[in-house]
Amino acid sequence: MSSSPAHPEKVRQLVYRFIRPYGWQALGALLALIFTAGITLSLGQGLRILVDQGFATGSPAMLNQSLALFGILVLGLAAGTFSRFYLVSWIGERVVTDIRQQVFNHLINLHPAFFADNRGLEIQSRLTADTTVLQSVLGSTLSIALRNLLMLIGGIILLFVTNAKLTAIVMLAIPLVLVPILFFGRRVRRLSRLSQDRVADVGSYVGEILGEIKTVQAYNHQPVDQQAFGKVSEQAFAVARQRIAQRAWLTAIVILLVLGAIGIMLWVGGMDVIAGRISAGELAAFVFYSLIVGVSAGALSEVIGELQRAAGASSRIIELLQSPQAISSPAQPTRLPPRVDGRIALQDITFAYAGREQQPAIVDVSLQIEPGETLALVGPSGAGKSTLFDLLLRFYDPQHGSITLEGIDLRQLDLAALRRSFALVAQQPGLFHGSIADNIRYGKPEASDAEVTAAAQAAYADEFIQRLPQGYATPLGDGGQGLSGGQKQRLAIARALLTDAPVLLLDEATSALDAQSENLIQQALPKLMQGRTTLVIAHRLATVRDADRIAVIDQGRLIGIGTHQSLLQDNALYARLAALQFNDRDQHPDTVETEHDRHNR
Ligand SMILES: Nc1ncnc2c1ncn2[C@@H]1O[C@H](COP(=O)(O)OP(=O)(O)OP(=O)(O)O)[C@@H](O)[C@H]1O
Repeated sequence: MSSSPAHPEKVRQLVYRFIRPYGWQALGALLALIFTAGITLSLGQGLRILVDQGFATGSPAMLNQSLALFGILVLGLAAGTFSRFYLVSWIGERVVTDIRQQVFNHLINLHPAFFADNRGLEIQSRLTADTTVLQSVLGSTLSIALRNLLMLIGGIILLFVTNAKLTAIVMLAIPLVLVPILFFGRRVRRLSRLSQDRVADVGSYVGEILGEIKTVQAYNHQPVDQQAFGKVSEQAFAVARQRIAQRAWLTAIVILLVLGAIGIMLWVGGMDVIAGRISAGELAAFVFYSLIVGVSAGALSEVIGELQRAAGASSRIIELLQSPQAISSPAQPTRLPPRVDGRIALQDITFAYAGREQQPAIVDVSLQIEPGETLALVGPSGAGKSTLFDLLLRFYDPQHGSITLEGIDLRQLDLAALRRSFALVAQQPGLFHGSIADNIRYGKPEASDAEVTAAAQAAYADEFIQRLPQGYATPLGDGGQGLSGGQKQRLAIARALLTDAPVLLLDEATSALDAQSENLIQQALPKLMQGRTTLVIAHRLATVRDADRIAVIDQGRLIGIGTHQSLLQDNALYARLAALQFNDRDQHPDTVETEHDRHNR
């Protein structure tokens, strides 16, 4: 993704789009802001009256009256400040929560290729770190900025009212102040964006290392990682340092200019009081206002840097929100028949991954799969078998040709309806943090406990689950940590059984499961395949032999289709694969005593 700062117009659109639903709260916050600014500014008039009439006339009654008025104003100020703070912070938190949710909703539906181009962990940082920046800005900085802006404008107006001549001096200083704000502000924004990028680098680095901590430690890779991490975080620091240096300059210059102007003005005003041209109360009020103007200008210059930082963060969020959906449901989807039998046809499919256009992963594949049929896909590693599954689930669209389900092109179907027709058992079981029962229920959250247990029993998983200390409630770590490879596979099968989809996509695990688990899985499969159309990427002879037909894939091409016997005879690649790849022990599955057998004995 590019590092160009966001167009301010886009940032404004983003803020507007998300604040609009909370118009009443925003109006309330604005009124509270105006109210409190009004009171603060009127304190200056109170001060003038107090000095000129209370002190100057020496009347205690007048002093009492003035103080009573002051008390009321202060009470109003407290109440107004409460509402302002509460409402503005509320809007900030609310809007950021909405933005997070929308970004997440958008991301979770994006086509998988998007995540191949953009690092998942980097995106994660945008969702957390960037929205946190926005949160602090919208929740407090924006309120500070608005309050100070109002005070600045109100203060200047009252300065004019109090004494126009002195105010002219303040006005002269304003363009002087604006120049550095504009100059440094732009730099701060660019650096903020860079800084957030670097912070994201740090986040993704840690995420990746922690995800593979065993590999890191097994290869004693820690010193290398420590050094590399040091480099990444030092880069983040270097950019942050540049950013704060710019902000420090900005703040210092503005304070110097503003307070300098106030100093000059005080001198001129002092001369006027000495000469009797204005009253002491007037000068007191004037000083009060000029301090307000000075302090607000200083505060503004400081928070403008912060606002620029938010603009940097927003630009990264906007990019995410605007990343186009390459795969989505059509506007008018064709409905699938009420009963999907799993009739699938691939017609002249050619597909290449982005950036590998010269080497298509699937070339000219045509294939008919009949309802209820079990079709095994075999072929060497990298032949394109998993890619075929991805095309069926419409994670990608082929560049050429069409795939139909029940005679309807996949691109015409509602995505959710299409994917409901498939149950996927991937090579990596794809489990999540949560209980075992949650993981089995994944595709059918409303399933009853009895259904979960039945699915687990059919997948030969019930027995090991029952033996765990907390049974079905046993919590699993990230990615299903806490189970063996074979146990994870059986959970994945139970999950697929429970969703009860008409088409089963099964990618057999190639990892060396021990003979027992493999056998249990082998026993669970027929139940899974029963009455469904099944496509199985087969690595075991038993699966291959049980299949109705076998499709041999090599370098993305379909080079043979038939039964085990026929292919053994007339497909050289298949004969070679059969000799090499399919494990011998698969030929005698019945000789291995399974966990289940032992239990039943
Ligand atoms: N996300 C991707 N981006 C680019 N190329 C990819 C991607 N995924 C797979 N490929 C390439 O596409 C080809 C087919 O891969 P695929 O995963 O479908 O093979 P496979 O037959 O399932 O292999 P295996 O049996 O080893 O899992 C390979 O050459 C692979 O390098």
